Amino acid sequence: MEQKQYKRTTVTAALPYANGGVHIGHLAGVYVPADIFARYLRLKKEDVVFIGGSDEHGVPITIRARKEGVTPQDVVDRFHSMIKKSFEDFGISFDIYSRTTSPTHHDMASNFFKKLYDDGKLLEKETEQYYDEEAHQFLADRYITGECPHCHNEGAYGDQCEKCGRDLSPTELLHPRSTISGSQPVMKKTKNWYLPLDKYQDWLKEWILEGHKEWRPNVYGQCKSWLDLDLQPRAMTRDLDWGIPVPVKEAEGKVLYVWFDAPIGYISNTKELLPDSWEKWWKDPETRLVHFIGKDNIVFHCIVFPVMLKAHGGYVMPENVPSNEFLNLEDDKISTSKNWAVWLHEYLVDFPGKQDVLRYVLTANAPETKDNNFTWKDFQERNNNELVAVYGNFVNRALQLTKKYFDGKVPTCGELNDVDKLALDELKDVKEKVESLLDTYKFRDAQKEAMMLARIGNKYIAECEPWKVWKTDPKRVETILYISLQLVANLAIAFEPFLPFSSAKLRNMLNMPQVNWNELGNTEILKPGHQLGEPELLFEKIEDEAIEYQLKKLSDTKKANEAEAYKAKEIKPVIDFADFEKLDLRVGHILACEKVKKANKLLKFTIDDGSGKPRTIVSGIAKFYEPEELVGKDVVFIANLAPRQLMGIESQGMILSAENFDGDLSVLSLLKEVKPGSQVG
Ligand SMILES: Nc1ncnc2c1ncn2[C@@H]1O[C@H](COP(=O)(O)OP(=O)(O)OP(=O)(O)O)[C@@H](O)[C@H]1O
Ligand SMILES: [Zn+2]
Repeated sequence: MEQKQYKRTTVTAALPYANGGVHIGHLAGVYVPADIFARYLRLKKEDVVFIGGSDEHGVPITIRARKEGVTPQDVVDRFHSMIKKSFEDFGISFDIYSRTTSPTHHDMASNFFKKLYDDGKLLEKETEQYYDEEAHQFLADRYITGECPHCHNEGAYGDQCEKCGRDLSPTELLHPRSTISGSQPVMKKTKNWYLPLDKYQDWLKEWILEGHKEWRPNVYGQCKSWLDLDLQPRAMTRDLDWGIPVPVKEAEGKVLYVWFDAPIGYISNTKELLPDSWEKWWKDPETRLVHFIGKDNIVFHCIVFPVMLKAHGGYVMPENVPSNEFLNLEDDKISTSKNWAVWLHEYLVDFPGKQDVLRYVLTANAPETKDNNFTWKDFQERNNNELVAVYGNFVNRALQLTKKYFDGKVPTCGELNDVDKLALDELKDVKEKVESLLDTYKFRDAQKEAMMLARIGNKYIAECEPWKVWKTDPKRVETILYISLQLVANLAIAFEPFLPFSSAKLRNMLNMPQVNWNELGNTEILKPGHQLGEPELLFEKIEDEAIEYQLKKLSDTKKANEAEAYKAKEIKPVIDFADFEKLDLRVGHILACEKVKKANKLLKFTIDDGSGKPRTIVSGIAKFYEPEELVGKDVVFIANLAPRQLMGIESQGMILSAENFDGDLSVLSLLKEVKPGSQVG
C-alpha cells in the first residue's frame, strides 16, 4: 500500500490515571515506544508534537480521596507531580505534560460536548439508577456494594465481583449498600446523554476494517470483534460531582463521563502548548495523528473517540493506534492496588542513573504482539550480556585503544582490505533498516537493528586484533581504529531515540556535540585528526546481589498481600461432646527424631507417651523443622488414630500442628511442663 505523505505528526500517549505512580508496565506499554517515535521524528527534522498529561477525573479518585479524608484535588495534585517527575526522569520527551483539571481543558471538553448537544448528535435517555437518600447523590457502580448473586461474596461491587470475577450491573446485587453512607439505596429516575455508537457502525467498519488493514493484528482484531457485534449507545454523562460539569441546563449535578473528557485532553493540551496554532495539529488533513496506548484503551481510541470526533466534525482521524498488549511482572499481572509493580521512583533509588538500562530492557522485551513478562533475571542478563558485553565493550575497546595509540585523536584511513569493506558494507544500510522498522512501529526489531552495529564492531575488532598488529604494522592499526570509531559514532546516532542518556554520554566521549540523523550509515563521520573526549564506561555490570534484593522485595510484597487477604476458613458443623470424647489427645515427649530416607517430606518421631513403651509417629513436616530442633520438646498428638503405613514404617498417631495462611507450619507445644501421657481435653 502506498504510504500517505504527511506534513506533520501529532503523537499522543495515553493519559495516565492520577491515582498512582508510574510503573514498568506503563513505560513498556505506552511511554517508551511513544517517546522513541517522537524522538525519531524530531531527529529526522519532521514537524512533531508529543502530547501527554494526567487523567484526573473519575470515580476511583473520589473514592481514594474519601478514604484518605482529603479532597479529590489533593489526590490528583499529589500524583500528577509524581507522574510528571517520573516521566522527566526517564527522558519521556513530552512537548507538554498537562492535566485534565486545567481550565483550558475544562473549556475545551465543555465546548465539545455543547456542540454535540446543540447539533443534536446525542441521545437523551431516562433510566433508573441507585440513589443514596442520606448522601443525596446517585451512586456510580463502585459506590455500591452488596452480595454477589453468583458466588454470594458479600463485598461485590456494582460493576464487578472481585471474588468470582463476573461482571455485574448494580441492580443484580443482593442487599445493595451505599459505600458512602452505608444506607440502602433506592431506585430513582435520572437523565443522561448518550453517544449513539450504533449510528456510526457502518462508517467505523469501512474506516477501520477496510481502510486500516495495516494496523497491528491485536488492534485490528479487537476492533473487529467489537464491530462484529451491534454497538450500543454509550452514556457520556454521569451523576457525580467530581469532573467537568455537563454544560446543559437540565444537567445540574452531572459531569462528563471520564472517557469522554480524557481523550479531549490531548486536544486541550495541544492548545495549551500552542494557543495560536493548535488547530492545524488536529484539523489539517495533512496532519498524521498517532495514539500510543495499552490494550485496555483500544475501544476508546479506535471506536468511542473517533465517533466523538466524527460527530463533532472538522477533526482528522487517527492514522494509527499502535497499541501494545500487557507487560506482566515475574509471571503475575502488574497491579497498583496490590503493589505488584516496579515503580519508577523506586527503581531510580536502587539503580541511580540507569534509566537507559530499563528503557533498553523494556523495548527489547516489549509486549508488541502478545503479553510479555518482565523478570529481574532477564533484566540482569540483558544488561550484562548485551549492553555491557556487546555495546559497552566495543565502545570501550575502540576508545581506549585510540587513546593508547593515538592520544585520542581519530587516525587516518589507509587502504581497505576485504574485512574492512565487509564491516563498512554491513554498516551502510542500517539507516534504511532502522527507519523502515520505526516507520511501521516495530520498536523491538528497530532496537535490535541498532544493536547490530555493536555486534559488527565487536566481530570486526576481534578479527583485526589491533593490539597484536600494533607491533608489526602500526599503519594498519590506524585504519582499524578509524573504521571502529565510525561504527561507534553510528551507534551514538542509532541509539539516540532508544537510549538518549547513553547516547549523550557517548557523544560526549566522542566530542561530537551534534546529532545528525542523516549521518547514520555514513562511514566518515569522525574526521581524521578529530580529538576525542575522555573515555568512560558506558554501562556497568549488575551484580547478583542487586537482583536478589529486588526479588526479595517482590516476595515480601507477595507475603504482605497474602497476609492481608487471609480469612480464616469456615467453622465445621457442630458436633456432640460425645463425638469429641472419642478422640484421645495426649502430651508426648520427643525422644528422638530423624529424616525418613527417600521421603523428603517425612520425619520419624520416637515419643515417650507415658506408657513406658516408646511410640513411633511419622509426620509430613520435614520442610518446616530440622529433626534436632524438635528433640526434647513436648507436643500434642492423637493417640487413638488407626495406625498407618508410611514408607514402610507404622505410624501410631498424629502430631498436631497449625498451618499458617502462607503454608508455613507450627507444631503445637505446651506453655507449662506436664508429664508425658497427660490427657488433653
Ligand atoms: N502492565 C501494563 N502493560 C502495558 N500497558 C499498560 C500496563 N498497565 C497500564 N498500561 C497502559 O498504561 C496507560 C496508562 O494506564 P492507566 O493510568 O490508565 O493505568 P491502569 O491501566 O489503570 O494501570 P494500573 O491499574 O496498573 O494503575 C494505559 O494506556 C494502559 O493501557
Ligand atoms: Zn461473585
